[in-house]
Amino acid sequence: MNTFGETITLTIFGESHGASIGAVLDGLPPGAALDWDAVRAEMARRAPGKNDMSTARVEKDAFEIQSGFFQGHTTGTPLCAIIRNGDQRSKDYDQLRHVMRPGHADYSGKIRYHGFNDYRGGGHFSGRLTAPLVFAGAVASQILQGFGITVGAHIRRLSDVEDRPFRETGEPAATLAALKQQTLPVLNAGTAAMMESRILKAKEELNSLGGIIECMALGLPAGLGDPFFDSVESQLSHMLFSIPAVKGVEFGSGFSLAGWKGSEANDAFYYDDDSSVKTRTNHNGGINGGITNGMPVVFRLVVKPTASISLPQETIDTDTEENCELSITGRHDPCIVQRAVPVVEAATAWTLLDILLSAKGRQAL
Ligand SMILES: Cc1cc2nc3c(=O)[nH]c(=O)nc-3n(C[C@H](O)[C@H](O)[C@H](O)COP(=O)(O)O)c2cc1C
Ligand SMILES: C=C(O[C@@H]1CC(C(=O)O)=C[C@@H](OP(=O)(O)O)[C@H]1O)C(=O)O
Repeated sequence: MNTFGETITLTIFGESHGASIGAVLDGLPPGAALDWDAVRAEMARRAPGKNDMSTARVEKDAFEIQSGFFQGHTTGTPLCAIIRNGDQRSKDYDQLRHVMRPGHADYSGKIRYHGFNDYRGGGHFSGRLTAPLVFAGAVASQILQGFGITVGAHIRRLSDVEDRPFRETGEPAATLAALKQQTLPVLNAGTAAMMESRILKAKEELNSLGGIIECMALGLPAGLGDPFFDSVESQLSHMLFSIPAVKGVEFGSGFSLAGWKGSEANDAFYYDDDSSVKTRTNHNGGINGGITNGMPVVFRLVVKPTASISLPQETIDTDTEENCELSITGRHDPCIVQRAVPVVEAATAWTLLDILLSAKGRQAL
């Protein structure tokens, strides 16, 4: 459904071509002094229409606080923000009421909501619904910073162009901050231009591209997570698979562990100079038994190529119940990956704050 979380809950509402979209954040600690300019900066990283690699729909993604913030601090009651939609072009979707886009949620959504779903702009399934998610994540990350926890992500792969993995970086905290300044956040600066040219070429060919985002959370204490069912991997995956276009998640060395031996996959423990417990490698992504072990939490996720492409595709017309061909006109992201980076960070920050605050509420006597 549309509410996520345990100690803090996030409710997301709206449709891409409706009046507004927004979020209700409940259970936040009272007294948090939020920096709204920092939240605006995060929203701007995700906003559509900023360059040739993005959809041509232009939205400011300006948020209006409705409740839950008073005299410079959170009140602890629901913090509600709305984001008005401004650049809808619903005529692009006239045909898509009955001609189903392959790869999008037109058909499955029509069945699930018995034909009453708002199909304009993908309605509630639109990537636009990730704007309120970024709002929530930006709030959460400010609270996490107070606990010394930071989250950052980069494009690990875009189509066939690969960036360096996080495990090769020396100064992770500085690296995470620097990534947030980049349109195509990468660790190896040389790869950004190649990625850009791949996206622009795919766009010219009326096609789209996908890729892999790698995300890291630093500063998490050991001991967070609630097995059996609320392991840290489970909670993060639940949230990450809610992001439209995400089709796979792996933690640590993930699927490549299949080909390794135990001696290669185990992360050897040691006491560091300051007596803190560390592991020599981090193939388990900072999580053992569903519980954080104090190492960085690291995972990757795959973002599929954008469904709405202009090349002719085979599909169905649900009005005539006949097979037909569809060439989509309209404004679409030729690649979602770079726009999804701040979304992944936000989704991670929100989930980790919930996990952290839940643990605090369960401390032993
Ligand atoms: C930031 C963002 C932007 C997106 N932009 C588009 C787009 O322009 N066109 C499109 O067809 N899908 C876009 N999507 C993906 C669709 O919303 C998604 O593929 C669709 O809802 C079906 O869900 P699924 O891919 O998870 O199965 C975007 C997703 C995100 C996160
Ligand atoms: C508006 C955004 O992206 C939209 C995501 C999207 C989709 O199907 O997910 C389809 C397009 O919608 P429209 O046809 O209304 O332009 C994108 O522009 C956004 O991300 O804010």
